[in-house]
Amino acid sequence: IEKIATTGYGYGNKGDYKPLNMASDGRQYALIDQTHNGNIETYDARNTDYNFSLMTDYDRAFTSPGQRAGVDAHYYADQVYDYYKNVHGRDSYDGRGADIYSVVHYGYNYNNAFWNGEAMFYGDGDGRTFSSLSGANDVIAHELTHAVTEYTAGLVYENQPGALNESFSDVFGYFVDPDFLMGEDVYTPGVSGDALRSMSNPEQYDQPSHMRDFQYLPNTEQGDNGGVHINSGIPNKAFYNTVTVMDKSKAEKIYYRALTYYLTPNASFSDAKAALVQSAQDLYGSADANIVANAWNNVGVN
Ligand SMILES: CCCCC[C@H](S)C(=O)N[C@@H](Cc1ccccc1)C(=O)N[C@@H](C)C(=O)O
Ligand SMILES: [Zn+2]
Repeated sequence: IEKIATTGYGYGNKGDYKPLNMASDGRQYALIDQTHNGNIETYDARNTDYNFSLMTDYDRAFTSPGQRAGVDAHYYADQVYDYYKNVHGRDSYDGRGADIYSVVHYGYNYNNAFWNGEAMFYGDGDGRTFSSLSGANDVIAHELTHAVTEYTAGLVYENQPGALNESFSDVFGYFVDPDFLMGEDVYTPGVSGDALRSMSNPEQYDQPSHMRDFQYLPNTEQGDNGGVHINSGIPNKAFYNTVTVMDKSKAEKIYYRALTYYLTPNASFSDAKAALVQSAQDLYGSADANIVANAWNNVGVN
């Protein structure tokens, strides 16, 4: 039976109303958004790490508590798809209309979200460190940007290239959710005003913002693959230094060009500076190239 594109709605993690693109086969409605070249599909892992079933309902109202994580993941995946298509002309993470898959209720009280090369996965959080991680669009933008990076620069997820990989995911998280905090909407639901990371003041959440404080950690899981979530504070601060001086729209074109055109898998922080300076020069000339150069000099990357 073919599925007919239709619309419905649901309540997100905060109980908020969200319109949704979905599909119906006459019996059920499914979180399959067929309004783009590829589909956006949302699955439920039912708190396992292996059993993923399409999120469906017998009507077009996805309003039960267990559907909230899927409503947000589905809605925000569409929002981030639109960001890349409308701002950068990129059709999905591969540039060729790949289907986008999200899986919610992954694991048990899982305090993380990730891209595994095939799909985005969101934990429910334990209710203390995180609430459901699909509840914040900067998380979805962070994870989908890992997919873009995989198909472009291919930055290796360890040491400096890995910290750049993490930073570019935070940077496009900023462009989708324009504030310098990461995860503020889902981090420590019992505490207001805090976040997982700050791009304007990385030290606030124990990240370095200068090369002098780069943390040489072992390239192991326990060492955060050489500190990719710690040392990302340095390129994140360089981004803050850039986007607070030049036009935001210039910065996002410069970062997209560097990621998709110049950066390579083993790029160092110094290579990233060169790629961004060159991208600024290509697109806007030497004044903006100098802004980028100064932004990285300020964090000790010369
Ligand atoms: C498999 C485990 C490692 C995967 C790490 C993923 S890519 C990741 O970086 N997840 C983000 C989630 C996020 C994104 C934006 C805002 C808040 C939270 C992340 O930063 N995870 C932290 C908790 C970490 O893994 O240290
Ligand atoms: Zn990440």
